[in-house]
Amino acid sequence: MYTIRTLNNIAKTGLAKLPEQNFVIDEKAENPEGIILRSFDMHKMELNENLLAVARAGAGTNNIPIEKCTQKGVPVFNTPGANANAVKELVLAGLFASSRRIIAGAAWVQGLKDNCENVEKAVEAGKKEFTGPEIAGKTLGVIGLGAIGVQVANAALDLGMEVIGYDPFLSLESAWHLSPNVVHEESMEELVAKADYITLHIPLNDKTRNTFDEKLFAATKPGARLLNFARGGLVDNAALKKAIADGIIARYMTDFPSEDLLGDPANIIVTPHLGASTPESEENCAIMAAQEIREYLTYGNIKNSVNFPNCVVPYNGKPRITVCHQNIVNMIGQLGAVFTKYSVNIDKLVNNSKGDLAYNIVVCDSLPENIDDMIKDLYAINTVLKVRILD
Ligand SMILES: NC(=O)c1ccc[n+]([C@@H]2O[C@H](COP(=O)([O-])OP(=O)(O)OC[C@H]3O[C@@H](n4cnc5c(N)ncnc54)[C@H](O)[C@@H]3O)[C@@H](O)[C@H]2O)c1
Ligand SMILES: O=C(O)CC[C@@H](O)C(=O)O
Repeated sequence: MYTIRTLNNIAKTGLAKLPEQNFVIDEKAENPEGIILRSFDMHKMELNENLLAVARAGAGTNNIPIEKCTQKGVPVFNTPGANANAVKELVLAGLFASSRRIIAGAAWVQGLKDNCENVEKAVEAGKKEFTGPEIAGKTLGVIGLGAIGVQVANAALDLGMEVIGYDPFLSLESAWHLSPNVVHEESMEELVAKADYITLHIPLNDKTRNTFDEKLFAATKPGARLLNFARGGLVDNAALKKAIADGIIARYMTDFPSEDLLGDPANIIVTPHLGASTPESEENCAIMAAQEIREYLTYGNIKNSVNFPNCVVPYNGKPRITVCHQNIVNMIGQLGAVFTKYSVNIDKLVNNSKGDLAYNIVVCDSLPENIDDMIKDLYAINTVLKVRILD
């Protein structure tokens, strides 16, 4: 039996993928084997002793202490692409809302209630304050062409925009889906110098924090509109405010409110982290996250982990031993010696690596009676981080 702790609201259709005979869902569990979460900040949490896996029902994993998890041999999963359509649709809404002053105009109209004699007349007189340009024919710069960026880029072409993109790590998957009409830029500076609208779709990490700083704003085409539905930390808010004051940024729209962004609705539009808040996306993410954690806890299979290599061996009824270790030479030799010592015949062995980490699924004909001693011997190899027996 595995206990799964949920740290946020996770769609029930997803949790239903964890069958009751093997899983207990408990949002208050103190020592769970698995954690499923959305945006909950795990950085301040101790990783509990029994923890085996963390699944993020969503894309961004900056709220999870990945390095700490890796050191403890705990894979962190996410759900690539599962909420991409939801975010794309909100970004398209953002393109229009940052251009045509829909939000400010609608709020102004509400303010006319009991406040003027003739609403129709007041509207016709006042609407000139809320004009805004069309997006057709304008240039959209997409920074980060992953699951979301690709969808945004392709949709913007369909809306009659010119689209330029920047992603030095473009994946094969993205290349397959990206329209050939998206023009590739060599640098962020070149992109921001040409774009009327800029949209950010990159992860937040140590390399991308404050991507939009004073220097990048200085290179930006005056009057540009900046959309940030990725993460607040990608933009230096002090530099942003200066760029707005200098006329470089005509409007900033973000899904990541912070105190310093409030109080200037004419220039800064803030939504309450709504990118993935659709029933469809919440279900997609929850289903994918639950399936990933179920596969790992039950069979040791890994798909869509941000810190572990993919490693999937279809279940064939035989017991398996999984070993996670540092990715250094002669590990297979050392592990093999332990298997030989306990006369364990290997039916199938898959060893995959990712960066500094390697992971093995060893399917065995049978397990030895003194399996506890074997586990001790495996842990005696000082580069082994985690051993699991799945019988
Ligand atoms: N507002 C929301 O609710 C919401 C929802 C989903 C995702 N997000 C955010 O959006 C981000 C992107 O999501 P995704 O699903 O497209 O992820 P993804 O992993 O599919 O795509 C990210 C892309 O960014 C690229 N990239 C990384 N560093 C870069 C850099 N320095 N310059 C240019 N490109 C770079 C990668 O190569 C990759 O193609 C997530 O990390 C998350 O923070 C927000
Ligand atoms: O879970 C959410 O509501 C937001 C998810 C989003 O920020 C993500 O990175 O996928």
